[in-house]
Amino acid sequence: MELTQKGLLQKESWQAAGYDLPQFDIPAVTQRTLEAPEWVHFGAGNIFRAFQANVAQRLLNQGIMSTGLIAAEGYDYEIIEKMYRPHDNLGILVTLKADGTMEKTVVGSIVESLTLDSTNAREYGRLKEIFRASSLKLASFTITEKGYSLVYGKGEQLPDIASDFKEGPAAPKSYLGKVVSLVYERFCSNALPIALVSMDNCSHNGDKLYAAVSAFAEKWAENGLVSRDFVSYINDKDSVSFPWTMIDKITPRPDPAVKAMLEKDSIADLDPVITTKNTYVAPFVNAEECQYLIIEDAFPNGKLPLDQCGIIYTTRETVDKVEKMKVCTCLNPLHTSLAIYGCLLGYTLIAEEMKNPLLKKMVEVIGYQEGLPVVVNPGILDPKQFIDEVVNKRIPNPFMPDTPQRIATDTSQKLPIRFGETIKAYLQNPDLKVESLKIIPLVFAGWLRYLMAVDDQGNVFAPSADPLLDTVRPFVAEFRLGGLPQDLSSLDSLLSDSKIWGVDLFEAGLADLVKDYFRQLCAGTGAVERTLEKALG
Ligand SMILES: NC(=O)c1ccc[n+]([C@@H]2O[C@H](COP(=O)([O-])OP(=O)(O)OC[C@H]3O[C@@H](n4cnc5c(N)ncnc54)[C@H](O)[C@@H]3O)[C@@H](O)[C@H]2O)c1
Ligand SMILES: O=P(O)(O)OC[C@@H](O)[C@@H](O)[C@H](O)[C@H](O)CO
Repeated sequence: MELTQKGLLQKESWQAAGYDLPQFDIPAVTQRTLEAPEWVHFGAGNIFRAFQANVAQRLLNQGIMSTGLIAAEGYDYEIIEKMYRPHDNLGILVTLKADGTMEKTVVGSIVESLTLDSTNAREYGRLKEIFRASSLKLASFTITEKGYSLVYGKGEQLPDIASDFKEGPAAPKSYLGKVVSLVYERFCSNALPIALVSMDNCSHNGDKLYAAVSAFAEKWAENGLVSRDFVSYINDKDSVSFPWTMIDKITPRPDPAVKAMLEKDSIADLDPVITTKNTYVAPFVNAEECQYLIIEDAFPNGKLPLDQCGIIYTTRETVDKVEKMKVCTCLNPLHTSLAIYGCLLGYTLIAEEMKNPLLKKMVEVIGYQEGLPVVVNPGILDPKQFIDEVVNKRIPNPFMPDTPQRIATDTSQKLPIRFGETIKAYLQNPDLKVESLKIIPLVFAGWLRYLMAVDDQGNVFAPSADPLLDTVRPFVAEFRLGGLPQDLSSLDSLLSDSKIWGVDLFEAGLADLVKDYFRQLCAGTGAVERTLEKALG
């Protein structure tokens, strides 16, 4: 069977092999979307295909929504060229449940895919047309945390951003410049309202997107490239809103075992691609069943009925609390801890790590003991139950092919939110002692040890991509396994960098403990295991 519109005509074969198919008229939905688009999404990666696209499909199946999704990709055009187009924008979603069963769904709700490339007149022109449409309600984003940054890790402005600030909205080169030029197109069309919705895992994600968009508007106005009215438009929440969101669904990279299983169903051309920009894509996505998407109810052009498919619209305050609960305490810190120590101990599966009593205890201590006392309780979800589900069901799910290497990507960008917020909360609470945090510092020390790119057996490994690798690896370059110098002051400027840890570790009183653990972790081969044993055994 072929994953194309033509291939789907063999409906009975797909159904006989156990696939749920789109139950709506794809050509009719495509036509309606062409004429009156409602939802465009930037960042055509795996989570989008596993989560948002399947939500849209379910709503289309039930006749609750009538238009489909438009995927726009502005960073890695290969995703569109090598995966979306050859498969007519169809994807297979494999839902891997903790009880070992799975659901296979052909997702057909993405009815158009476009590269966000200002040098491509046809595709950029179509995106402009979409942004001029009065029907457009939201543009959403899953472009990773670093996608919102205007600067390099070291703080200098990215060259494309600097050039776009100067040149204006006509032919921007940077991702954000291209997005803002589309918003400018909408402004020029009677200043139609829109919601710009970040769905990335970063705290106050709506504010991050707003900061980037408003920086462009300000600079363009300052340079006389647009009128001040554009700035007012961006700043008027009844015109352009930047809702905050919390998204949760563990979506590993496409897995070879899942591919093999789909091949047994006689589906052709399932080969994954690692693009030159390091995106792992395949005609299929694999993800867990559990999913949460909580969105601030701020949609100046009306909102889609996503709440009829389990998505929660609520207040900004509640989103903030749910997001903090998940990203700062109940899920992501546990993930990052497993990522760092998994890479050091040679694991390639998160679920396998959870069979190691020391690693299991590590995440339990970080979650229940160190995190829960300061967890933000959102009211709509119970933090203790949330951690229980993560620790007992989601991350140990043996059918989920999630890897520490995927989660270790961009760790430098994640540490401040995933751990720094907890440290800050301890520092601010007179009833708590920051010195009682023992395992979070062990994770920090583990990351320093990870940066040496040598595992616990002394084997060299390739660290996952991270924008700060070149900045932070030199700090550990001189160290070797088998004993560190007594004086570790060469680490001081790194340990005091609050952009990395969320706090200055010296001011927080945790730097010495981190150094002490780091020394233990470097004592020789097997020292990582021994340090964990000593701290947690
Ligand atoms: N995968 C998950 O389990 C999961 C769960 C919840 C939230 N998220 C959020 O979604 C994001 C994407 O996850 P994914 O699974 O789709 O990853 P992915 O690797 O499959 O896709 C990454 C997407 O981000 C784009 N991108 C990467 N670097 C960029 C940059 N510098 N500027 C602009 N765009 C860039 C890529 O082109 C691609 O569209 C995560 O970073 C996270 O914030 C992921
Ligand atoms: O997606 P990232 O890179 O921000 O973080 C890696 C994982 O921790 C993350 O993707 C989780 O799987 C996700 O947050 C679960 O909802």
